[in-house]
Amino acid sequence: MENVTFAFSPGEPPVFDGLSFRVEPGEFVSLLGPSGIGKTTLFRLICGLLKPQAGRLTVGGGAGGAEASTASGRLGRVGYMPQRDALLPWRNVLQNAVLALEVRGVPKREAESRAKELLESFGLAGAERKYPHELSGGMRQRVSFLRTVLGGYDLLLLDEPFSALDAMTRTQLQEWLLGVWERHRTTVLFITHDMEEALLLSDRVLIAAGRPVARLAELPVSLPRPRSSETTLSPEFAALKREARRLLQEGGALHG
Ligand SMILES: Nc1ncnc2c1ncn2[C@@H]1O[C@H](COP(=O)(O)OP(=O)(O)OP(=O)(O)O)[C@@H](O)[C@H]1O
Repeated sequence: MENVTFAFSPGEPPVFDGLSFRVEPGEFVSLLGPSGIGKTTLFRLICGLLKPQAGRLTVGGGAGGAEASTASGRLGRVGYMPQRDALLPWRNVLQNAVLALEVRGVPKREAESRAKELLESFGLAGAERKYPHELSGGMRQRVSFLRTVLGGYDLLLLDEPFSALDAMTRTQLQEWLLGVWERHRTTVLFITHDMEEALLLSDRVLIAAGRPVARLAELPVSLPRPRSSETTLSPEFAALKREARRLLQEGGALHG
């Protein structure tokens, strides 16, 4: 993203003012910021659902791929997993999981066989014929994530995927996501306002503060992988939390 400026309407103060940042292929980057700072707006810009008044957004261009800088070019390369799972209630787990492949014209049999290969590692073995209303919140989010992963996108945008879950399910899913991501190493941009979640999952945390957002403070997370919820108990983790708090405070996002 290069020098992106965006306001919802011409008379309003911008949400972003000349904002630039980059996510490398295979990186897990979190965007941390207080409510209302513009995290979801940023995702909508990346997907091409909103257009910036100035600047450039590009996806791809890494090894072997041409870059997509137009909104329609980006749309096919970016998988977006929203806060709420958006599963279709009349489709079972398998049918929901293959949706992105189906839209792309992948034959049903092939799409379903690709989904079935991943059901077990997504903790959904035996649930493929169940309907969304028969699933727990955590399972629904796993189906939604499976659908996003199966789309085969260059970049996954995960918008607070665990925010609607209770604390225990959330911890379980964070550990599970760490495991899945460490196997697949897909490029992820993850939105959260939970500092611990950002630090636990990411290679780098970008911190948004101030209005308009003109720059993102950057916090590299050099904790070794594989990580687990135990990682959050280490002194290194505590030091990173202090640093993240300091950066949020500096930007005026925290008081005191
Ligand atoms: N369609 C819209 N028209 C005008 N203003 C909007 C619109 N959507 C969002 N905003 C405003 O833009 C700002 C950023 O909103 P956004 O939803 O991106 O924040 P966020 O950081 O994702 O918040 P949260 O963490 O609460 O989801 C907010 O001040 C919001 O009120």
